[in-house]
Amino acid sequence: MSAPLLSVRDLKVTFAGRGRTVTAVDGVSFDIRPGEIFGLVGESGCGKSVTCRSLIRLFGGAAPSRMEGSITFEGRDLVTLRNSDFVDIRGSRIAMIFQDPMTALNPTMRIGRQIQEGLIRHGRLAGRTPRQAAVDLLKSVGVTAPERRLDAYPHAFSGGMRQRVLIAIALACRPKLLIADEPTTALDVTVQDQILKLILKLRAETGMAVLFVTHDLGVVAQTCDRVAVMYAGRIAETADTAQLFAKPSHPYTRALLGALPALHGKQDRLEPIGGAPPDLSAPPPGCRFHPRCRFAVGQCAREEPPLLDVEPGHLSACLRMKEIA
Ligand SMILES: Nc1ncnc2c1ncn2[C@@H]1O[C@H](COP(=O)(O)OP(=O)(O)OP(=O)(O)O)[C@@H](O)[C@H]1O
Repeated sequence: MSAPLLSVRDLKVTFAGRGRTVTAVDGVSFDIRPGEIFGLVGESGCGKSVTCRSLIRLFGGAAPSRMEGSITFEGRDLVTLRNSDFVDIRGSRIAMIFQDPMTALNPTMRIGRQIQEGLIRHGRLAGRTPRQAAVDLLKSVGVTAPERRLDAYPHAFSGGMRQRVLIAIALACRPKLLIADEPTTALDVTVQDQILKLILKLRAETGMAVLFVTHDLGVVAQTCDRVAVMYAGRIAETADTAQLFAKPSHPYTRALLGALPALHGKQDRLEPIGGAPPDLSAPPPGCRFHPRCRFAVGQCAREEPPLLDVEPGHLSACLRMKEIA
């Protein structure tokens, strides 16, 4: 097995402000191997985006008041790296695409210029003119008539086409790791499917690894090699995608699967997950999922379950995982 490209250990990210402290990510560990598509899945607010943003130290709102643990990428710890050294990493070794492809593009600048800027900055012209290199990139992400499209502004593109352009910009630097934070959530299902296939194709062609964030286990099944299920700032379960679907061993994973329409075969009815995720400024003691868990016993409210092996490469943080699996 190859050495990890990225190794996150005990990552803890805390935001302080307005008289409350929120630990958005609380002791998260995972590895991503070169060329692997690793999924991070969970309900809204469980800390998926904060985990990703910690890797490139780019936070949408206020920066965290505290970051602990380690993020080892190509031998460097990104938690302690100086801001000035981050320039070598962000947008170059690690690139990111976001949920909303409209706001991520500059509406006042032609698409071609936005792509060419990245190509020039990262010196990826390989003897071509910037315009020709941009045409080649647009072709590689499946944009038709790229020569003509270069002169258009973002508003002339559909949501799916804008996401293709953003993927092209992200790929301009040939990153080793692409972080894709809900890249298909804002798109309709047929376009979503095309973008997922594009990410798989580009992974096969470039060998880049992908950290794929989604709230949708259906998307995980289609795309990811391995997956971590997050709940309230922690990892509840992690496994190869096939193992996770074959033997879900955490009640939260099972609840997420119960809320997913069956792709094949008969399913009597979908089971919504009752209740809501906890407020991360005051999470419940013991297992954070216990107030919503139909398998919970008294011990679950007192003891914090460690992540333990269910089988090799498959870990779950549930005191009753043996019975549940
Ligand atoms: N800059 C910030 N300041 C304060 N709290 C924040 C900040 N960024 C995120 N949080 C809090 O951290 C928690 C996790 O947020 P995060 O965006 O990572 O969740 P998520 O799982 O990605 O959800 P979504 O899918 O809705 O984006 C939330 O409670 C959120 O309110």
